[in-house]
Amino acid sequence: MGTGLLITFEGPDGAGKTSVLNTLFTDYTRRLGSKLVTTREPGGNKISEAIRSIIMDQANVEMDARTEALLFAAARRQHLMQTVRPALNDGKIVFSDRYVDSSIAYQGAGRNIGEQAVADMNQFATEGLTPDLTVYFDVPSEVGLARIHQYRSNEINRLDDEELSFHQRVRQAYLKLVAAHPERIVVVDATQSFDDVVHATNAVLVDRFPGLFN
Ligand SMILES: Nc1ncnc2c1ncn2[C@@H]1O[C@H](COP(=O)(O)OP(=O)(O)OP(=O)(O)O)[C@@H](O)[C@H]1O
Ligand SMILES: Cc1cn([C@H]2C[C@H](O)[C@@H](COP(=O)(O)O)O2)c(=O)[nH]c1=O
Repeated sequence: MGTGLLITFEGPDGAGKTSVLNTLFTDYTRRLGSKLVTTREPGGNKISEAIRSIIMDQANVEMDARTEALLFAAARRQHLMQTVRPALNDGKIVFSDRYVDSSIAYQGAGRNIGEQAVADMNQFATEGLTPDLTVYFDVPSEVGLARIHQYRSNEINRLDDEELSFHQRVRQAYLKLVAAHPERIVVVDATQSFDDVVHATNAVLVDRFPGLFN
């Protein structure tokens, strides 16, 4: 049984994580084949995707902030047990579009529940499984939201819909996480052109894991 690698991708809405991840996944799969797995939170399997639908549903305006945090943690737990851990135990490299840092930023700071309280709850959900590397795509909230409204207006979810100050608290919380975990989190300037962001992300991965992605 091998020990794989967990690499997470984080950032405010519209930072470009998913697009960059898809591009790199296609590229790296040519070299790594099925050793590389890509997944997302909340989601990645049937139960977690079902929880995702409840969380994202724009009709669920009455959802309490702690309920939301618990649902994200429940989806994460199922994702970890059914998707991430088995892959890591198989020695795979798992790219996850979001993980615990998202809950700390969005629920802890965005919803004002408290970053430490959310971190503690996720310690229970994950039993402390920490990514080997986190790539954080940094973009001012206004830029990320403008991209979503310009290019993805048919896919706006309940969280995208929040007011600007919510998204600004999210970004500030991410920047605090970067400062607190410089050994784990590497920042990519996501205001650059798409190709430059892909290039910069590739450089981070090649630098951190020599010989694996190049
Ligand atoms: N560097 C970039 N410059 C301009 N547009 C970009 C850039 N990166 C991504 N986009 C566009 O912005 C939109 C949002 O990108 P994407 O869905 O990848 O972001 P995301 O970080 O995954 O957002 P979310 O977390 O809200 O799903 C897409 O339409 C994408 O094509
Ligand atoms: C994991 C996680 C996610 N969120 C938020 C962040 C986004 O607004 C959505 C997910 O949408 P995406 O298009 O898949 O990025 O959910 C959150 O608030 N808390 C979390 O733990």
